[in-house]
Amino acid sequence: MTSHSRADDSGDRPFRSGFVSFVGRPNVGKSTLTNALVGEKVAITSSKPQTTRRAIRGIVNRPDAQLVIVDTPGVHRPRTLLGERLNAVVEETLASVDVIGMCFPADEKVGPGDRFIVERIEGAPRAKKVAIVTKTDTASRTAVAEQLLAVSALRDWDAIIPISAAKGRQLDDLVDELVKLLPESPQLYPTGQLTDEATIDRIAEFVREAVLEEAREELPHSLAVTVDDMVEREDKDLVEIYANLFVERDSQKAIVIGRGGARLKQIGADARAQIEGLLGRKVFLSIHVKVAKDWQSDPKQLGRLGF
Ligand SMILES: Nc1nc2c(ncn2[C@@H]2O[C@H](COP(=O)(O)OP(=O)(O)OP(=O)(O)O)[C@@H](O)[C@H]2O)c(=O)[nH]1
Repeated sequence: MTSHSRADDSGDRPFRSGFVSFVGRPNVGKSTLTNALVGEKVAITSSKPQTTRRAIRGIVNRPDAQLVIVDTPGVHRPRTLLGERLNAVVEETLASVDVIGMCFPADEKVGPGDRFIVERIEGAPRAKKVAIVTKTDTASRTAVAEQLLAVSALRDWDAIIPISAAKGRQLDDLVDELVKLLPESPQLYPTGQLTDEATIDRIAEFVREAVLEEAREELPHSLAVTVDDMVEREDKDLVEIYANLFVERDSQKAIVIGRGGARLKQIGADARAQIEGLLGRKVFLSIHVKVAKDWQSDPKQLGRLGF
């Protein structure tokens, strides 16, 4: 009856499922791409590099395929213990995925940072490797064509695709190419499940993102957020959320709180709006600012903060 070895458009294509991870230098658009494909905000984005700290999954469901996206932190040379742990996360992720999509922004020349990452992905021989030229809306057609050439000279890719996540260009083509490279397999997660990352982790990331939005210049990376409690109010349709925001120094605590608490109030309002969108209900959000000295280099504190 139906042949599962055929890969044409006759309607009896085999179902394919698998994992894909997007890698690339910081700021190349990995999180924005993940969000555009999944259609819901699952990874935080920021114009500052290296804000993505956790492997986050989003799921693209199609009639013929399920693509599970594992978003990795930027691959970089470690300077702190946190940096080393992030690189270990990247290595583990790459060894386990079916496809690696390496992103190159159309508006920046291929450089040593890219070659460093290409070497790293060669260390994951099982994964198929696709080059994605991102942000094509920021460059001329000629510049995009030149970038495609430069990228193709780096190695023998399984596919090379130009996209713009911001403008939604060629995203279907990208998914088509990725799906072709997945193994034949029934779906891995129930349909309708967009992400398996704990809701709590997502809430913590919304808070972190809101802090970065408000105090980007003053506190680049020395922040961590934990959500310690979520309480359903019985008398109203309301969820109470209690979060802790950790900074490294007293001066940073003062910056986050702001004059008369004004900044923290704004951070709370921004984060609450995002969380209400996620949960689809009213939220009371309490953010407690605490100082945890040098947490980025202290194994105990890193463990406590979930790294
Ligand atoms: N014009 C344009 N800008 C984009 C596009 N994709 C991403 N950006 C912008 O590029 C910046 C970085 O995007 P991210 O998605 O956070 O990049 P990332 O690779 O996940 O960054 P890290 O988390 O630091 O590794 C943000 O300011 C985005 O708005 C695109 O298709 N077009």
